Amino acid sequence: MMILNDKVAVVTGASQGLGRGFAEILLENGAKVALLDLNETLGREVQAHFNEIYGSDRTQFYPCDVASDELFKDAFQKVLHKFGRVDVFCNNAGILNEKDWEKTVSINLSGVVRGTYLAMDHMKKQNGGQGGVIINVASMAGLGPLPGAPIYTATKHGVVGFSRALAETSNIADYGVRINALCPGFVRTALLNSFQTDEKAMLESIMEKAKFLEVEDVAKAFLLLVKDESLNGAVLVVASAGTAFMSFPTELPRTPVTL
Ligand SMILES: NC(=O)c1ccc[n+]([C@@H]2O[C@H](COP(=O)([O-])OP(=O)(O)OC[C@H]3O[C@@H](n4cnc5c(N)ncnc54)[C@H](O)[C@@H]3O)[C@@H](O)[C@H]2O)c1
Ligand SMILES: CCCCC/C=C\C=C\[C@H](O)C/C=C\C/C=C\CCCC(=O)O
Repeated sequence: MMILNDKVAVVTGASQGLGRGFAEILLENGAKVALLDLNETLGREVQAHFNEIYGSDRTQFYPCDVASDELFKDAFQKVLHKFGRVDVFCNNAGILNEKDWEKTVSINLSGVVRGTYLAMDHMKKQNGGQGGVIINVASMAGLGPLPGAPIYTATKHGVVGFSRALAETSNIADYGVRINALCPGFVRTALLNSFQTDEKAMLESIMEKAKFLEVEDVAKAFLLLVKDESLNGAVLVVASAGTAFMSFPTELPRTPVTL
C-alpha cells in the first residue's frame, strides 16, 4: 500500500464537488495537496477551510484552466516550486455541455491528456522521476451511453481508453507510474445543476429514477485506486448498487454475420 504521509498530490477541479472530496481524503491520509481550479473564489475558501483543519502549509490553491496548455503547465510548475515533487495526480475537472461540445472535449478529454502527460513527464523513472500514480475521473458514462449527453459520453469513454492504454504502456516500458480510472454514477454536485443540452428532459427523466451517491463514498473508492500499488489500468465503478472493478474481455465479444 502506498503511504501518503508527506507525499504531494495535485487535484484538478478541486474547488467543490468530487474534487474537493478527493483532496480532503488525501489530506486525511497525510498527503500535501495542491488544489487546481478555474473557480478562484471557491478554491481560496476551500484552502482556508483545509488550512484550519489540516494545518497551514499542507494545502495550496492555484488558479488553473485545464483547457489551456500554457495555464496548466504554469500551475504545475508552481506546484513543483512550492512542494518540490508530485506523487499523486488526479485529473478530475469536468463539465457537461453538449451545446459547446468543443469546450467539453477540451476540458473532459484533452484536459485529462494534458494533466496526465504533465504528471507522467515528471514522475517517470526514465526522466529521473520517482514514480507515482495518476487517477483519471471518468464516469459510468465512460462505459455505456448517457442519453442526452453523447459528447459527455464520448469524452468519458475516451478517458477510460486513454487511461487503460497508457497504463499498459507504462507497465511494458517500466515507467514506474500507475494510471487508473474512476467511474462514478450520479452524485449531487454543481455539475448536475449546470449541464447544458438540448435534451434536458431526457437527462432529467434518467435522474428522477437514479439513486445518488455521496461524495464520501466516491472518495473512498478514489483512495483505493491511489493506495493499492497492485492496481495499474484498473477501472473502478462506483454505483448505487456497489463498487466494483470492471473486467474487460481479452478477446472482443462478436456476433458473426453472414454477408
Ligand atoms: N456529479 C456526478 O454525478 C458525476 C458522476 C460521474 C463523474 N463525474 C465527474 O466527476 C468530475 C467532477 O465533477 P463534479 O460532479 O464534482 O462537478 P462540479 O461541477 O461540482 O466540480 C467540477 C469542478 O471543476 C472545475 N472546472 C471546470 N472546468 C475547469 C477547467 N477548465 N479547468 C479547471 N477546473 C475546471 C469547476 O470550477 C468545478 O470546481 C467531472 O469530471 C465529472 O464529469 C461527476
Ligand atoms: C438533472 C440532469 C442530470 C444530468 C446528469 C449530469 C451529469 C452526470 C454525469 C455523471 O457522470 C453520471 C453519468 C452516468 C451515470 C449512469 C448511470 C447512473 C447509475 C446510477 C447508479 O446506479 O449509481
